[in-house]
Parts: sequence; C-alpha cells; structure tokens
Amino acid sequence: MSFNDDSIDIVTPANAVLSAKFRRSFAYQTVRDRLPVTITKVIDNLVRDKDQIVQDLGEFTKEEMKEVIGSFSKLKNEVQTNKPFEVLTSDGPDVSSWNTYYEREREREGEKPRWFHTSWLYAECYMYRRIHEVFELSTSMKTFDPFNKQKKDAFLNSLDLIVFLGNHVMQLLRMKNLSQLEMKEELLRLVKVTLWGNQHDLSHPTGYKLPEEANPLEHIDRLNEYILIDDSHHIWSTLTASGKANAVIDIVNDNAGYEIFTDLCLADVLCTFSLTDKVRFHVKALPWFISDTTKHDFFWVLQKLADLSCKSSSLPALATRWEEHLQSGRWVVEAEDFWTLPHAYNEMKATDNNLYTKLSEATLVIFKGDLNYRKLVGETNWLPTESFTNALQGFHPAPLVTLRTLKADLICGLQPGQAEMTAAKSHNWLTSGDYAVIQFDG
Ligand SMILES: O=P(O)(O)OC[C@@]1(O)O[C@H](CO)[C@@H](O)[C@@H]1O
Ligand SMILES: [Mn+2]
Repeated sequence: MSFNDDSIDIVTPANAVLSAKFRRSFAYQTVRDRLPVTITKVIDNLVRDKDQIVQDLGEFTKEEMKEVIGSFSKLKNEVQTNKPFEVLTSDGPDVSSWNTYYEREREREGEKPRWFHTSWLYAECYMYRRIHEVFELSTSMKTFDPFNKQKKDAFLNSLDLIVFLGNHVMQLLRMKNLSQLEMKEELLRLVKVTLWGNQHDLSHPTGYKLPEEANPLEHIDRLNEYILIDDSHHIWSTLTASGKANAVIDIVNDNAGYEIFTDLCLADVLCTFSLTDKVRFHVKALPWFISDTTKHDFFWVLQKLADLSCKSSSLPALATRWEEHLQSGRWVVEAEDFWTLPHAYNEMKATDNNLYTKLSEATLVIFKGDLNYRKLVGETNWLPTESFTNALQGFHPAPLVTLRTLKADLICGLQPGQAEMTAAKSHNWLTSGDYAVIQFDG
C-alpha cells in the first residue's frame, strides 16, 4: 500500500486500532500536519536559543548543533515521505525494549512499520523517542530537553491560576474539624480542578488553554455539564472503604506547568485528609509529547514556588510542605521507562511485571490525561457504549480512575445516544479538549 493510495479506508472502522491510514481521522491529521510542525518547532527553537545553549553547554556545541538540526530535518522528511521506521541505535536503557517492539510490529505488519501505516500510538511515541535519540547521539547535548523553555513559560503564564488555587488549597489544609461530607465535597472539587488542568497541554492544536476567570474553582463548577462520565464518587468510596495500613496512591502524571501543580495540590489534600499514607508520582523519563512532566520539571516547579513569595505566601508554604513530604518518603517521584514506551497498558504485565506489581499495591491508581487514556483503552475505536472494563482488556493492577479531557477520537463507557447527542452540539467534541471524563474501574 503506497502513501498516496486513495483506496485506503477513509473512516476508522469500529474496533480498529487508530492509525493515520484512516484518512478521515485525527490520527491522519496528526501525522500529516502536527508531527512535522513539532519537529520544525524543535529546529526553530534551537536556532532561536543557539547563543544561550552554547553559553550553557560550551563552544563545542556550536558545531554539534548543526548536525543535530540536520538530523531533525531528516526526521521531518522521514515523516512526510512515510519512510519505514528503523531500530534505535543510541544506548538508552529503554533501547532494547523499543527495538523488541519494532521487531514484533515488523513481523505483525509484514513490513517495516511506517508513519502512515502503523498505529497512531506507535508513530507518535516513536517520533518523540527519535527526537530524544538525536540528542542522545550527540556528545554535548545528551540530556537536552527541547521543550524545557515552553514548559517553564507555560507555568509562568498561568501564575494567576496557580496563586488562586494555591491560596485556596493552603486554606483548606489549615482547616480543622471538617465533616466527612465537607471533606468529600472539597476533595471531589479538587479532582475536577486536576481534571480540567489537563486542558493545559502544549501538544494540542487548540494550544494552551486558560479559562477567562482567574478563579479556577468557580470555573470548574460551571464545567460539570461537559463531564460526560462522572465516576468521581467512586474515588471517595474507594479511599474511605480501604482501611489499608500503609495505603498508597499512584498518580500517573501528565503535563508540566499548571497541570502538575494541580496534581500536587490534590496529592497534599489526599494525604492531609488521611485518605492515603503515601503518594507515588509517575513522571516521564524523557521529554515527551512536548509538555509531559519529567523529574527535572517536577523539581523545577517546587523550586519556582519557593521563590514566588512576591506573588503569594501560600506558594513557598506549599513548596516547603511538599519538600517535607518528599524528604519523609511520604511522596516519591519515579520515572519508569514503561511510560515512554509505545505499549498499550494491557501489555504492561507481560512487558514490565515489576511496574504492574508495584501498581497492584495501590488503593487507587489515578491516570491523568489523554495519552494515558489512549494507552488504557488500547488506542482502539471502541463503540462509544463499550464498557470501560472491557476496553481495558484485562489491565487492572488495582482500582483505577482516569481523569481525561477529550483530545483524541476514541471513547468508551457512554450511555446509548450520548455520543450522538454530544456530536450534535459540537462536531469536534472528541478532540477539542472541551469535554472530559472521569472513568473508574473498581
Ligand atoms: O496526554 P495529553 O497531554 O492530555 O494529550 C496529548 C495530546 O495532545 O497528544 C495527542 C496528539 O498529539 C493527543 O492524543 C492528545 O491531544
Ligand atoms: Mn501530555
């Protein structure tokens, strides 16, 4: 099948895995338009920041950057001309896993995987891994994060929201004698703040959204009608019923900036309300989908908050609390390689049994964001009424919940007629980021 073959199916068939081979899909738009744009932006930013980078990394980098930029132009051309994928040749700890995946897909597809033929999930993950590989193969830029500046700017651009939420959370953390009902209401509101925090994603075409109101809490109350499935009450009942000693919650985080700040606020409230003894944050081991949080981004946020007393005393106060949580081991930040492999989560048990076993210890696993959702449901075009449990295809390390704003054309767990009704209100409801789901699997 050639790249320009118009006989290729147009609409993604029911129960098929999403792919750019289906021309009337968001996957096709992404691979055709958005992936090359992402690579172009990496090049443009390198050119723009050249002097600063050379100042930081040394004179040698000046020459090396030319090669790096050349490799990115080649990568962009590979995407645009639908070239076959190749094995990775760097020496990262995840390289053999990537290459095993490659061999498996090559065998399954009967030819080398290509951008417009293979699954969207594989193609998009592979692009971010190839971007990282270009730096890994250099001498002086091995750990360079080409999205670092964008992530920092995004955080600084949402400071009004951060101050507002920080003040609110600080007040909440100081309150004594809240009733169970009050605690439940406050917690579930914060869950929704972190849910909508997922709109703040730099790889999405509508860009980085800031609600008009500076008060994110008022804003989210008005957004309830856009939550198509709201299983949030299960979060409360699961955590209060658990009665586990040394209870752990795992949060599989998504974007840096405002979103990670909301996740940290939620985690502190979960600990302070005694709903868990420990929170493990799972971030990315390499720069990923532009705005995903790495360990470096996580600690940068803490550092930045500590320096922001000029904005509000709540921010350094929160930074101090969070440093203490980390020091005491109550909070742990991990960056397992599995999160930056192209596997759907039903393959976790066989691929990374240690991680699956670790998640099995949790009272609740919270998955943030759209990409995690795609991996949870196997990047499949389910009938919208398919149950979430079926769509997970056996992935169930522990009770889990997904907090996702809709930014890809797949969904499950809706009521009959709900998809049609929502589509009648908004033609791009699945991809605009305006709608959301909170789906629980107990
Ligand atoms: O996981 P996140 O940050 O919520 O979203 C990632 C995302 O922007 O990237 C993909 C397209 O490039 C889409 O699945 C999704 O919209
Ligand atoms: Mn993301």
